[in-house]
Amino acid sequence: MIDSVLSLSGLDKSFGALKVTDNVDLDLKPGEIHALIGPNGAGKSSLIKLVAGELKADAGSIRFGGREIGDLGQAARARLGLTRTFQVSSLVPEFSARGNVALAAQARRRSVFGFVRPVAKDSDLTGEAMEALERVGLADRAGVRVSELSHGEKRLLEIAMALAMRPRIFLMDEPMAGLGQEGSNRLIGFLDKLRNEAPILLIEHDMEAVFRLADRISVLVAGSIIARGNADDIRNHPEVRAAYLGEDEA
Ligand SMILES: Nc1ncnc2c1ncn2[C@@H]1O[C@H](COP(=O)(O)OP(=O)(O)OP(=O)(O)O)[C@@H](O)[C@H]1O
Repeated sequence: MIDSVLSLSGLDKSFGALKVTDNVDLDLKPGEIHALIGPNGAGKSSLIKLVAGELKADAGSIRFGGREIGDLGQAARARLGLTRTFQVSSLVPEFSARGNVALAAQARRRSVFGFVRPVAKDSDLTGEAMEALERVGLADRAGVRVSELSHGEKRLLEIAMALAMRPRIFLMDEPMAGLGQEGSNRLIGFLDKLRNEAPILLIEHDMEAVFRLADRISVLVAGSIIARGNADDIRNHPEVRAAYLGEDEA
């Protein structure tokens, strides 16, 4: 049996009377893409935030690399290689694409080595940034200010920043959003290879992408996992079809 890199069990989280995570068990194995799907407000983002340490669970366990991390803060989890893909809102608009990725690489070094040099004077950081930009197909946009990038390019930039953090798992919240057909296809091909570097917990509304990429799919409805399986299992699951895919039960 392959050991899981990440393993959640009995996880609970409420906001006041609203239970957004209800006794959730979920794991992520090496080389795997595990997709988390569910209707709006089901609690997908909250679950990712619980894993990244942005939110603290009310109960349950989060094990990462064989150790319990539920009591660790976000920075300590990042040091262990557990970070959420950056959000467009966390990009620095007046910096270039390259500058933003260099900041992510610098954040990783700070967490690993405890000290950093200024980004502009550190050619290693620039080199790392360029490598990450090349991998997502943004190298020719390296010098362009973030405020001048298209929405799709910003989404790819978030992925490049995640690569520069060299995490042990990727936590991705809707990476396909706003990419268009061609961009989505390219990103699907890229994520399919990326899983071999680090497994991916993927929240995604684009069902075609989910069905093409995911080894396993967990369906979250009102904070609870109602089904789990491969693409065929989920496509044919009556409760999922009714609750999520928006079909009436025949
Ligand atoms: N900090 C918070 N305080 C109170 N309620 C919150 C908070 N964060 C999220 N919620 C609520 O918790 C529920 C789950 O939200 P969450 O963002 O996790 O869902 P989601 O499945 O990611 O939805 P979407 O697909 O729309 O992004 C929603 O009803 C949301 O309004």
